[in-house]
This record gives sequence, C-alpha cells and structure tokens, in this order.
Amino acid sequence: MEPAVAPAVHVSGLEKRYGSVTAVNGIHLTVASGEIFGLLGPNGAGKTTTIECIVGLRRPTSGTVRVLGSDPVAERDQIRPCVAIQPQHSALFELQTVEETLRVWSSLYTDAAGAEEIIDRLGLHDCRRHRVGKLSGGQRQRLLVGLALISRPDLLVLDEPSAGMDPNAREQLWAAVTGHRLAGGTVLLSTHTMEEAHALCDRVAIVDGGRVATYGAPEDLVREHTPERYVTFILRDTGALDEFELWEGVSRVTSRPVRDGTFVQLQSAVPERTMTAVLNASFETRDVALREPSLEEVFRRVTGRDFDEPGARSSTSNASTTSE
Ligand SMILES: Nc1ncnc2c1ncn2[C@@H]1O[C@H](COP(=O)(O)OP(=O)(O)OP(=O)(O)O)[C@@H](O)[C@H]1O
Repeated sequence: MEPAVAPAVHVSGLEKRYGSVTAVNGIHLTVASGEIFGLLGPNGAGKTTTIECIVGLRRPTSGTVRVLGSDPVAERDQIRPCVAIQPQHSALFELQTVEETLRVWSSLYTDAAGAEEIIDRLGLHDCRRHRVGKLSGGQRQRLLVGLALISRPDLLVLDEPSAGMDPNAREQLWAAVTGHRLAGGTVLLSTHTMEEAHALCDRVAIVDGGRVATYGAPEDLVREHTPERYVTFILRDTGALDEFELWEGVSRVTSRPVRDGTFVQLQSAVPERTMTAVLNASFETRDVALREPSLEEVFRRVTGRDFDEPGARSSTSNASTTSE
C-alpha cells in the first residue's frame, strides 16, 4: 500500500492575536499537495498573518499548523529547504542588476534554477541589466517571485504576488505560478482580486474578519452559493427602473449611470424568462446579456457585504462591480 501523503499545509483552529487585535480568529484549512490554493479576502482580513504563521515567521496564539507534516516553528530547519516565500523588498541590493541578483541567490542553493531560467519564466528579459533600484513596481514584484522560485520549493508561498502589476506582468506571473504546479510544486497565495483567484486557483478560501467564510473550487463556490444568474443591459430611460423589482424571479436590481444611459443588472432565478421580458419590453435597451455570477457574489452571500465596501478593496473593473 502507498504511504499516505501529508497535505502540503494543514491549519486547524489557528488564532493569532496582537495585543487586543485578533488578526486570525480560528482558521481551518488544508492545502493538498500539487494544488494552487488562494486566500482571498479584503484588506485586513488576516491573510498575511495566516501566511506568516504557515511559514513559521509568527507563532500562533493557539491552534495547529503543519507544513509538509512538520510544525513550521518548532521544526523550522526541517521545512526550510522545502518551502519558499517571496522575500521582502528590503532583501534586495538596490545597486545590483536583476541578473546579478538572480545569480547570487541561485548560488545559495544546490539544484537551484539558474538566472536564465527565472528570467524566462518571469519575462524579465527587458530589465535583466537594470539595477534593482530602478525597477518598476511590477518588475520588482516579478523579481521577488522569481527569487522564491529559485530553490524549486515543494511549497511556494506568495503574499499578494500581483500587487502593482500591469496586465502583461500579471499574465507572466500567472504562467510562472501555473508552471510551478505543473512541475509538481504546490502554491499557496493570498490575493485581494477575485479575477486572480478565479483565473489561477484550484481552490480558494474566502477570508473575512480573521475567519474562513467558505472554501472550495471557484466554480463549485459559485454554483453552491449563487444559484441565480444575471441579466444585464443598458437602459436609455431610467423611468422603468422601479418596475424591475416587481418582476417574477428578480431578487436584486443594481444600476449605475454610463455614458449614454444606465447599466442595469437584474439578479434572477428565472434568467431566460427575465431576458425575454427585457427584450420584449416597451422601453429602449441595448447590449442585453446573460451573465454568470462570480466569486464577488459568493463573497456577498457568505459575508453579507460587498467586496468593495469601505474596509474591503477590489481591483476588478468588470460589470459585476455595480453600485446601487
Ligand atoms: N504586527 C501587528 N500588530 C498589530 N496588528 C496587526 C499586526 N499585523 C497585522 N495586524 C492587524 O491584524 C489584522 C489582519 O492583518 P493582515 O495583514 O493579516 O491582513 P491581510 O488580509 O493580509 O490584509 P492586507 O491585504 O492589508 O495585508 C489587521 O487588522 C491588521 O491591522
């Protein structure tokens, strides 16, 4: 019989308090070997603290953390060769070039990835001879992720890796993360963007107020928590807005002004019927579409508030971020 493989990460009842502040309030989660697992939550949800406890940088106030079967604080030396987290900016020498930095870090490990491999994987060709102090935020962020990849860790841990990246840089980062999983590695990352969680993660834990509100595969979470669909359209005349709430199956109406009318979103239990009603209505509409719900709706269902409310943040700009 095959020996049982320990999960990459197992967290049970994790609590972390800083004086009177409870940053993490009883988190339970398991990251399976070989998956990309995301901690998704707004500012201050407790993601960084959870990650710091997982990599052994902080000692939990209570609860259990196991990484590759070991206690990350008491058995730090055991997990150190197998786990990598992206370093802080302060670990870099501003006057070294990207290439020099990668070569130096690569020389610290046996069987490390070389500078060329990391430059390729993170798309750092254009800035390979730039001094670290002159890099843009996105380039520096990719370099930091590249440094975490150098030791070919079994578990790669990334805290908000795409912060400050433009869409191209983010695509390269995502390809590097997926490539690490394809090579047999496990990835645990935190993010505050729904889009990143959906595009990249096999499973996500939605973290809010120091707790996991729910977790699972993004598609499963959407299916489980948001059985309704959305009909969206541009309405020329807002006079009709009040009547939508009275329509059969419509449970939520959101709208926001756009250049030549009002963007309307109807949450409906009978979306096809709602769509037909919109198309056949007497008022003028355009761009009528049926839309699947996203993790944003899941967040609202499980926490009772919008992801982009004060105290939360969201960088998504798609149509689902409507205001009422
Ligand atoms: N060293 C600390 N001392 C006191 N409070 C802290 C400390 N670190 C974090 N906190 C508080 O704990 C809570 C959780 O913070 P944490 O950084 O873990 O959240 P996060 O989800 O990573 O958010 P962010 O995206 O802003 O980093 C916040 O209220 C934060 O202010």
